[in-house]
Amino acid sequence: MVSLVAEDVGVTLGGRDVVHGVSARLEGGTLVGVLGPNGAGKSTLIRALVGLLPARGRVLLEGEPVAAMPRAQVARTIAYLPQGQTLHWPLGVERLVALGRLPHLGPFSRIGEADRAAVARAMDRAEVTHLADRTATELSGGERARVLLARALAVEAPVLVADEPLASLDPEHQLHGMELLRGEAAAGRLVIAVLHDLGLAARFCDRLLVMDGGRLVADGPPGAVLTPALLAQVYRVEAAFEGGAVIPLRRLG
Ligand SMILES: Nc1ncnc2c1ncn2[C@@H]1O[C@H](COP(=O)(O)OP(=O)(O)OP(=O)(O)O)[C@@H](O)[C@H]1O
Repeated sequence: MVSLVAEDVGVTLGGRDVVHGVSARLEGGTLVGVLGPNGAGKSTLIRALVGLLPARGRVLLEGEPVAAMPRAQVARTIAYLPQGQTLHWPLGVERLVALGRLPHLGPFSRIGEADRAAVARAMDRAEVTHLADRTATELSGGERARVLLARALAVEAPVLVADEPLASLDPEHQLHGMELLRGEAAAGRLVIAVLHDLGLAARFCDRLLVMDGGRLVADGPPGAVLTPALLAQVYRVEAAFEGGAVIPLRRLG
């Protein structure tokens, strides 16, 4: 099983320490939710984990420092879906999803049968096959989010890191998105998703990492992590816990 290990990871941006001393060992076959309030350092942490930001400490992918790996090798091993990506080029949807195959192509090689099959599988799983002939810049926010998820799935990497993959999805597609991420983990992949929906995180994730003020303040299974005390401390909310759902009720001053 693939492994991604953070050892005392810290990140400084614009002269500010925005992630401090994060250590965690993450393994394939797991859906890991990264939670925390706005500005807690979630995106910064996962960008450091995928080797896109210089970080203190070490990040080991399959036991090797990610910072020293050739970028193409990292791109084949970790599919990364950034937060709220904007699209500038009027690419067709199918071509956009096919960009997910780039890490597998040599400098002069063209997309082949196996790549086309991976693109079709990804579009099917993300339920965007019907959008194949549309122009990506003309999609709705939710449609675009699903197409970008399909692009990440098309990489067929052992690690999938998605920053707020549910943002702008309707309730049905949020559930579908979580089922899809669960399915990826069930197939042996390591899936790391930044999430704001506590209820979906509680229901679908195997493990939750909670960031607050740049620190990892909780790490464990949802039932152990999402307690009234943690929600009060980290999110400053009082919540109801009903049948596996977590419903924020009121702000705590
Ligand atoms: N380039 C930068 N220079 C300086 N500070 C930055 C930079 N990028 C992010 N930050 C700060 O780092 C902190 C963490 O940001 P980050 O985007 O990781 O938070 P987040 O937990 O993902 O938040 P959100 O839920 O709002 O997406 C924030 O205070 C942010 O303002």
